[in-house]
Amino acid sequence: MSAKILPISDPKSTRRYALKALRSHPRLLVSAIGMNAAAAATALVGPRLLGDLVQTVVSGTTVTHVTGIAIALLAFVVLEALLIRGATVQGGKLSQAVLAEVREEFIERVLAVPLSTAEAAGSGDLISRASRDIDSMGRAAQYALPAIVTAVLTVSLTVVGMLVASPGLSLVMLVAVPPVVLATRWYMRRSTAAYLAYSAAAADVTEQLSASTSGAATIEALGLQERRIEAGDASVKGTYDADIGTLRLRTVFQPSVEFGYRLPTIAALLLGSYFYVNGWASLGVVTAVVLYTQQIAQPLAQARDWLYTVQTSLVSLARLIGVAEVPPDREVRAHAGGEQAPDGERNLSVDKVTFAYDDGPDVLHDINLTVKQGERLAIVGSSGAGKSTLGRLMAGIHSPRSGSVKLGGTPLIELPLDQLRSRVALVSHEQYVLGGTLRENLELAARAGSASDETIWSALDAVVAKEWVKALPDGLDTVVGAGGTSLSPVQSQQLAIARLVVADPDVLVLDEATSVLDPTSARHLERSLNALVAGRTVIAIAHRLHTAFDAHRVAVVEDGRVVELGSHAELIETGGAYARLWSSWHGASPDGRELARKAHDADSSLH
Ligand SMILES: Nc1ncnc2c1ncn2[C@@H]1O[C@H](COP(=O)(O)OP(=O)(O)OP(=O)(O)O)[C@@H](O)[C@H]1O
Repeated sequence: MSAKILPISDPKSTRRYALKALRSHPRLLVSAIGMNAAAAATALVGPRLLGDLVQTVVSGTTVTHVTGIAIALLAFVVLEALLIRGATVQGGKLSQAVLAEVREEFIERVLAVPLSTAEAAGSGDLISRASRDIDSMGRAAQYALPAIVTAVLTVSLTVVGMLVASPGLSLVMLVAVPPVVLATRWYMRRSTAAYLAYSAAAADVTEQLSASTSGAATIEALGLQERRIEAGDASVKGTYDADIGTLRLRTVFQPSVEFGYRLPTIAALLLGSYFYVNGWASLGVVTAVVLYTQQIAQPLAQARDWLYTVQTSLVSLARLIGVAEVPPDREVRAHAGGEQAPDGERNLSVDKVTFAYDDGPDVLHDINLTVKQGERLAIVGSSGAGKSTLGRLMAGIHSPRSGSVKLGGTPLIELPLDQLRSRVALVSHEQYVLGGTLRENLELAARAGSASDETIWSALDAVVAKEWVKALPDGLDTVVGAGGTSLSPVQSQQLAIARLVVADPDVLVLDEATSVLDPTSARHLERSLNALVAGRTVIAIAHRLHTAFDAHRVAVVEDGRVVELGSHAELIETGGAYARLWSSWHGASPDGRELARKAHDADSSLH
């Protein structure tokens, strides 16, 4: 498995959830079960009438009597068909209502998953839950559940019908019990684990596919095709093995149950003839009982076939509701956010912070930093030093293993998520345009939940995007994202930056905001970014030289430690790690601002 799989709810909680969901629509539930029961009861009349027919034919009857029975049979068949139709409609409504709730709740649950967990889990597992598992639930709700309810009701009422016809002959039903019960118990004990293994294997295939698709360019550039194909083959083999495992279970279960529910017919014929010969039952009663044993065969066969769907759908439901069991990465406190530092400033302070990814070694060690409100801090260092990790901790995405990151005296992990996001924003190169109108995209993060046209236009103006938005035929109502007007990478970035201007956070953590763009586009975006950063606390993960030069202070990170902290000029003066980085970047000796100016020019000329 390539990624850490998200939690899966335990079978007991899953069953409790399923029952609660069904009970939350009492009217539909009662009418679906009621109509099914009425249909099953109506079906009991047919065998009795046929039994009577046989009886009267044997003991002599009239054409009128036979015609009367035939008309009554037809009437009951029509009534049964109408009741089955009603039960199907009510059952369909019930299943769709339950399914809609499960879907809505799943979306809420997914949106509540902490970003750090979602990233660690990978997209494959979530995609597979949102597609395969929802589909499987849909099939179960629409077809399997009604079939099983019908089977249970038909079998129960048929046994009642038999008892009424002949208590002695109804004993034949008992011969079905051992094979059906034993096979079902055997199957149920093994099937949940087998289907869970299959779902996990299928999620791994989705994960491998989505990793190969999203990383296609890198795979091609590094010639990794063979390795990706091998990884894909391994995950497909995993799914194949898991599926064969479930198939083995079915090939034992299905014939055993079939054998079980065929036995009562044979027993009814044997015992029935014995009863008839001894005068304990009439021919009509024996006929009715034999027909009853036949009548349960079809619903039981259907229930058996759908049981597999119910099993997989319970597994799917466990995976869907399990998403809510992701442990929170925050310790939200009700009072959080109301506090201010004694000086009234919203400084961002990092105090004795260590951090490790999962169970890995520490990648940040004893970090201490205070960024004053309105200050711009650049974090520099070699690749893998821990810059992005530190930035993500300062944005509240990861929680420190020990120590704290506080804004205005409040630990970030104590801020409710909506407050955290309205105060601290991470700007990365992965800026997402949601399917919807431009206005909806810009209002997404607004503190009040919505924003006036004036606010939106002034944000677009600030990020130099007003002109192209105005030129769109529908202006702010233009639909963008999947299926809508496509935007260039710069326009998407501008939109993301304007969204942040509307959101108005106190602190911005900028990570590679412009590094993936071509030089001209990057220069355009710089102007947009300038509008965003003005007056805010900014932590910039510096990938370009002048970012560091433009900052008030620079923190140099090496091997997960802040090894130097000071202004550009001070650090150049000190002649330490930063001065060496500076010099290696430019191949010149570090001599302060003049060099910085040249570096800035050199950087700009690259863009
Ligand atoms: N999601 C992750 N899971 C496990 N380890 C990680 C993860 N992300 C980063 N690391 C490790 O943490 C350390 C710091 O990585 P980080 O990305 O913070 O460095 P960086 O200085 O930002 O590097 P770069 O400039 O190349 O992005 C590295 O050893 C890296 O391998």
